[in-house]
Amino acid sequence: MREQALEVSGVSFGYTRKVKALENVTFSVPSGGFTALLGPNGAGKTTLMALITSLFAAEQGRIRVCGHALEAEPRKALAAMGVVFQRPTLDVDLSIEQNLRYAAALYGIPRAVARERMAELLARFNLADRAASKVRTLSGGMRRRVEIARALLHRPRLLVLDEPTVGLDIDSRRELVDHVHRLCREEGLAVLWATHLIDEIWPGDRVVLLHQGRVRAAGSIDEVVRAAGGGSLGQAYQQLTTARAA
Ligand SMILES: Nc1ncnc2c1ncn2[C@@H]1O[C@H](COP(=O)(O)OP(=O)(O)OP(=O)(O)O)[C@@H](O)[C@H]1O
Repeated sequence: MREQALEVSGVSFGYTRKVKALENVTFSVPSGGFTALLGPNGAGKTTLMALITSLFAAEQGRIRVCGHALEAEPRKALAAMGVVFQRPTLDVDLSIEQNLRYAAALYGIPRAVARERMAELLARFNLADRAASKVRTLSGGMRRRVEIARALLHRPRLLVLDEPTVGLDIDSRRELVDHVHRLCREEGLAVLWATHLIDEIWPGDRVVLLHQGRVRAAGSIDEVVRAAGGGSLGQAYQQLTTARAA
């Protein structure tokens, strides 16, 4: 069996006692694969991301990153993970290089190693010729690429991204989706990509379909479609997200 980069088992969480934002959520992200966390607004994607990245603690359940339990071995679990939050967190008055150098220092990466990795990542993300440019001068798509490069500086095996294409135009969105799929396929990175957009999911991806805080279906595209009774992934999404919570 393929090693799991992320295992979420029986996770529940509520902002208030009455309403659960997540209810008994279980799924896994295999190493080296692209997994889409698909769900409409309010499904619980951001809440789940906050639990996975340790911003909130789950009331119930267990989260393991590359075999390390988040609760028992938080440093090892977090070191194996790169994160891109929904809201951009770059300093727009610093250059790309300065933003990356700052993050590398926070990760405790020695300067010479950081220099090498930055050069590698800037080339990988087609940003090398803009390294000295202030983030303020970059397009939305470029800024997102800088954030992903920053999230990969410490060489994580799992990258989690919370709706990273929000606010991008169609071309930049397609380019970013393409870029991250290639990272998966060419470098064996495991990706968990939260979205509500079906067209960001490619053949061969895995899907976790979340609605009203519950996993409605999970697995390959075919498995998710079968769980909805057939048709396309779009039809399955429609079918499983209009059904009321049980
Ligand atoms: N800080 C909060 N306090 C109370 N309820 C919250 C809070 N944040 C989210 N919620 C509720 O929890 C549920 C899940 O929200 P969440 O933001 O995780 O969903 P989402 O799938 O990320 O949606 P979106 O696509 O809109 O970001 C929603 O019902 C939302 O109203």
